[in-house]
Amino acid sequence: MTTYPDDGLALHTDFYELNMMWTYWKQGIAEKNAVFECYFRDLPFGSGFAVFAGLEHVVDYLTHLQFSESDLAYLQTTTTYPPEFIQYLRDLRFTASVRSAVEGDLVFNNEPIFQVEGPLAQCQLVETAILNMINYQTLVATKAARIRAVVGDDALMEFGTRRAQETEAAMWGTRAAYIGGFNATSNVRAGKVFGIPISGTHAHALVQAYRDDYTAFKAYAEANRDVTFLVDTYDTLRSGVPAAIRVAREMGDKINFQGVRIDSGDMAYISKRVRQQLDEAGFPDVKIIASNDLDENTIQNLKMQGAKIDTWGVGTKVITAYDHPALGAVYKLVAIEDENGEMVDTIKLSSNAEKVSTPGKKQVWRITRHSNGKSEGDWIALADEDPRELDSLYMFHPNYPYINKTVTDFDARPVLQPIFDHGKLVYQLPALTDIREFGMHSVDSLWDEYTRVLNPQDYPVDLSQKAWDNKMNLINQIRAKVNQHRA
Ligand SMILES: Nc1ncnc2c1ncn2[C@@H]1O[C@H](COP(=O)(O)OP(=O)(O)OP(=O)(O)O)[C@@H](O)[C@H]1O
Ligand SMILES: O=P(O)(O)OC[C@H]1O[C@H](OP(=O)(O)OP(=O)(O)O)[C@H](O)[C@@H]1O
Ligand SMILES: O=C(O)c1cccnc1
Repeated sequence: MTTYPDDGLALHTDFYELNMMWTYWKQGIAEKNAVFECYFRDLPFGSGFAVFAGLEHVVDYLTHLQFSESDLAYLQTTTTYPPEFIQYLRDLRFTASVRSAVEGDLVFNNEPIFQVEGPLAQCQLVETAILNMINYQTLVATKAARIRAVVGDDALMEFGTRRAQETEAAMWGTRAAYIGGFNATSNVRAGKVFGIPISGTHAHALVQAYRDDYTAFKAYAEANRDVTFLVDTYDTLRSGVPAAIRVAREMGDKINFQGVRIDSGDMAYISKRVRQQLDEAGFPDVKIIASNDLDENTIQNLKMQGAKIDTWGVGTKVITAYDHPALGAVYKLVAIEDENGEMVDTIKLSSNAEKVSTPGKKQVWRITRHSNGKSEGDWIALADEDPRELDSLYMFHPNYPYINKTVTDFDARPVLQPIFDHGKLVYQLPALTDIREFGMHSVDSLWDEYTRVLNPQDYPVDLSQKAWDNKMNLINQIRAKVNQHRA
């Protein structure tokens, strides 16, 4: 690997984006106004909702977007771009506008969650990095929220760094897990950089180094005040827990005996026996921590079995989004300035109705019932529509219009918020604790049938009549054009 002192993220893009930029520039349409929207088609993990994350990294990327001299030198030697285009790239700064869901907010399939409007070439360049950041972080925040949903108020520790897809993923994944509802991380750098609380026990290596539980725990207790002992290295019930109790008694007030961790075996059975041993020894407040390939499914099952576990350590399955490793969010052109300087809507057709894009610049409105604050659904409308001006709202499923309802007693809140206005950051990034709080509170606005972990109901994501008519008109226009060509 060659390191460059001026390395940045401008080249963190797919080559085809640069080739399209070059084409737009050569043909004189690079500066035409365009609108791109990002959405995903399916909710991950069989979940009823997703938790949006990734915006802070995107904001940092767009704020610092600039081709460095080493980037340009690389392009000069590897491509056929002429010096004039290289100079255009040298001068390029992000001047587009962005509207986005905010981190921690709930987002659903087939609705815009991020929108970029501005010079066509710029909008094209940033596609890859934006999808990269939002896809991964939203996925991990969603997995974390599912785990939070099954643990209730129990403490949740994120242990995933060693299994993450490399260093950056460990960092941003840890942050996303915190947004989704984890309480702390074992990643010390994430603690430093993001201000996430850090926490940790010890590994089997410590016990192996001393070759027996008692000696290891004693050494650990002499060096640390707050202690949690890992009790399963040799035999949890016959050696680990008795050694922990012995050391705790010997050390008395010199330590704060916080917990024991179990990392293998039948955790329902073992945790109950460990609880009994600790209680009988006079340590009813000492917590039992469990780890070992846990996720919402194993945890829910352990709870059903009456496992006596107070704190959950989760690594691999949250940080790698193990059972659904890609969110699949896409970034599509929905409108572009034509030859006359007018904005025209664009569409991508498909034989699969769900894959036909919805043309036009849009806003997503979260509709809640005024009387109880509970969600009625999301209403995707064209950008110039405002449901707050309406007394009643007709909501219908875009692919199955016979599924419909009219709501009257409602509040409407725009999901897409202004982030950049012509390149200027107009959004104050919230503190991470506020994002987390907002996210956990957002889930409360959903009815239980949408939040349950197994087979939730489909949350309504509806189109306004105007957006629907616009889509149908464009489909008909394109069909007519295609038929004309064939004739
Ligand atoms: N009572 C239980 N019910 C359901 N799943 C459990 C229960 N106890 C443990 N598990 C889960 O079963 C999986 C396998 O557990 P197991 O103890 O075999 O792990 P292991 O890593 O093979 O253990 P060891 O470290 O002893 O080799 C883990 O994901 C663990 O979280
Ligand atoms: O199972 P996860 O959800 O991924 O949680 C992280 C795992 O990492 C550690 O194991 P590891 O075997 O790496 O090290 P150890 O020696 O501390 O057990 C820890 O004991 C957990 O089992
Ligand atoms: O602190 C822990 O117990 C821990 C940290 C990382 C991975 N597994 C466990």
